[in-house]
Amino acid sequence: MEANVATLQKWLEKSPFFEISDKIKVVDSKESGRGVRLINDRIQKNEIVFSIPSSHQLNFYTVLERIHTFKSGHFSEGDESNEDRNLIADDDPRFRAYEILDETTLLKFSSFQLLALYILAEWKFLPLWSKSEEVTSFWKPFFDVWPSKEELISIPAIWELIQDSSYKKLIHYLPDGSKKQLKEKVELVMEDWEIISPILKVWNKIFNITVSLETQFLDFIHVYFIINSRCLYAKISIKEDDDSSQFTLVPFVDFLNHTAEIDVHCYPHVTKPKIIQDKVGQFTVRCGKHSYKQRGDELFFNYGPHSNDFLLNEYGFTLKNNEWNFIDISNIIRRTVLNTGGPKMQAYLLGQGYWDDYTINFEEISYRSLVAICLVVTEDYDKIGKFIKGYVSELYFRPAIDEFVKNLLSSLMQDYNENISNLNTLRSSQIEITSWCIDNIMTIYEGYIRIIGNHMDKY
Ligand SMILES: C[S@@+](CC[C@H](N)C(=O)[O-])C[C@H]1O[C@@H](n2cnc3c(N)ncnc32)[C@H](O)[C@@H]1O
Repeated sequence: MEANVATLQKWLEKSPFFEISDKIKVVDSKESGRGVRLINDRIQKNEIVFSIPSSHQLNFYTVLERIHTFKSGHFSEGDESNEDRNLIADDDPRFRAYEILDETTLLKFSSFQLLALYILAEWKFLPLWSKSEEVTSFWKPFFDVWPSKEELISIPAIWELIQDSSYKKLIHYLPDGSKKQLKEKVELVMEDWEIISPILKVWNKIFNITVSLETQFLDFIHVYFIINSRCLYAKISIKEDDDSSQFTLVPFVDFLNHTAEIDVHCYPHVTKPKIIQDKVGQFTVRCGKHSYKQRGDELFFNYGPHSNDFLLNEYGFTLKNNEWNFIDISNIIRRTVLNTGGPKMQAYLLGQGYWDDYTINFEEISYRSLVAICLVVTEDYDKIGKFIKGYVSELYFRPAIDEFVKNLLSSLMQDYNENISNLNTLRSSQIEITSWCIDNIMTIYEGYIRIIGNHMDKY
C-alpha cells in the first residue's frame, strides 16, 4: 500500500495545481484502514492539508469528459487530465465500448450510475477487453489505493446482496433501525444495477467476454460501495435536480477517517472561477480549530452527524462513543397503537402527521413518540389534540404514562442485553465471520443501552 500511495502522489504531482502537506503520511491501521497522520512539526488552523485539481477527481463532469474523448477521438488541448493522450493506441477497446453510449443515455444517468459504469469499465473490464497489458486507465493510481472486496465485508447491504454470503445470518441480529437502512440501500443498489447491467451485456457481446453477469455483479457491488463510502459533497450543476448526484471522489482526501466531533477537525473548501460550468473545482482540505501537534496524531473529517446504525450501513464501521446515536422504536410503537386503538387510532395519528418515525436519543424521547404513547395510554383524543397544538404539556400526561414508559424502557434494555449475549455466543462459535463485523453490531446495542440507561433514571 505504501508503494501505491507513493505512485498516487507522483500521478497527482504531474498537475501544477496539486498540493500536499509534507507534515503528514498515509498510515494503515487494523481498526480503520488507511488514515492520515502527522509525522513532523504541527498543523495549525486553516493550514492546507491537501489541494486536488478538478482533473484528478472522479465525478459526473470528469467522467463525461473522458468518455467524450474516446467517442470523438479528440483530446482537449492543454488540459492536464489528458496528458496521457499520446499513450492511447488507435485500437484501444474503449473507443468501441464508449461508442455505444449515446449523449441522451449518458445525461440521463445519475452520478452513481455513470461513475459505477465508468469505474467498472476502466478498472475491472479494461484488462479483459484489452489484449495488451500496456492499455491502462488514467485513474489506475487512484483505483490501486481503494479497499478490497474483503475490506468492505462489514457493510450489511453486501451481506444481503451476495447470494451465498456466510454473513447473511448476521442480518437477523441487526436492530430495527439498521434493518430499515439495509433494505433502502439494497433497493437503491438494485435500481442502479437494473440501469447499467444491460450495457454490460452489450459490452460482453462486443468483447466476447465469458465472465457471467453474476460475477460482474460482485464487481459492481465492490465499486458501488467504494463510491458510497468515499464520495464527498460537491455541486454538480448539470444534475441539480438530483441531490444524490452532488458528489465527487477526491484522491488523498478520501483517506481521512471520520470523527463524531463537528466543526473541529479538517474541513473542505471548493474553489472555481465563476465562468467555469463543467467542473467541480479545486478541492482543498484545511486544518480546523483542532491543531495537530503530536507525532502520530490522526487527522480527521466529520462525515456528518451520523448514528452508528447509519455509519454501519453506509461505511461499515461504528464508534464506541457516538453522541449522534438514536434508537428507532417505530416498530414497537406502531404495533402498540394498532393493538390498542386499531385502525381508528392509526388513522388519527396519520391525519395529524404523527404516524411512524418514533425515536429516542440520549437527551429525549422524541415528541412524536410521546404523542403516540400518550394516546395509547389515555385514549383521550381531545387532550392529545391539545398536546399536539401545544396547549397541554407533556407534564400533564406524566403520571399516566410513567408506568408504560418504565415498562417499555426495561423491555428494550432486556432485549438489547439478550442480543449482546447472543452475539457473544455467535462470536465464539463462528469461524467464517470475522469478529469485527459482530463487534460492530454489539457496539450499536451498547450505544442503545447507554441511551436507555439515561432515560431509566428519569422514569
Ligand atoms: C473515506 S474512507 C477513509 C479511508 C479508509 N480508512 C481507507 O482505508 O481507505 C471511509 C472508510 O474508512 C473507514 N473509517 C472511516 N472512519 C473510521 C473510523 N472512525 N473508525 C473505523 N473505520 C473508519 C470505513 O471503512 C469507511 O468506510
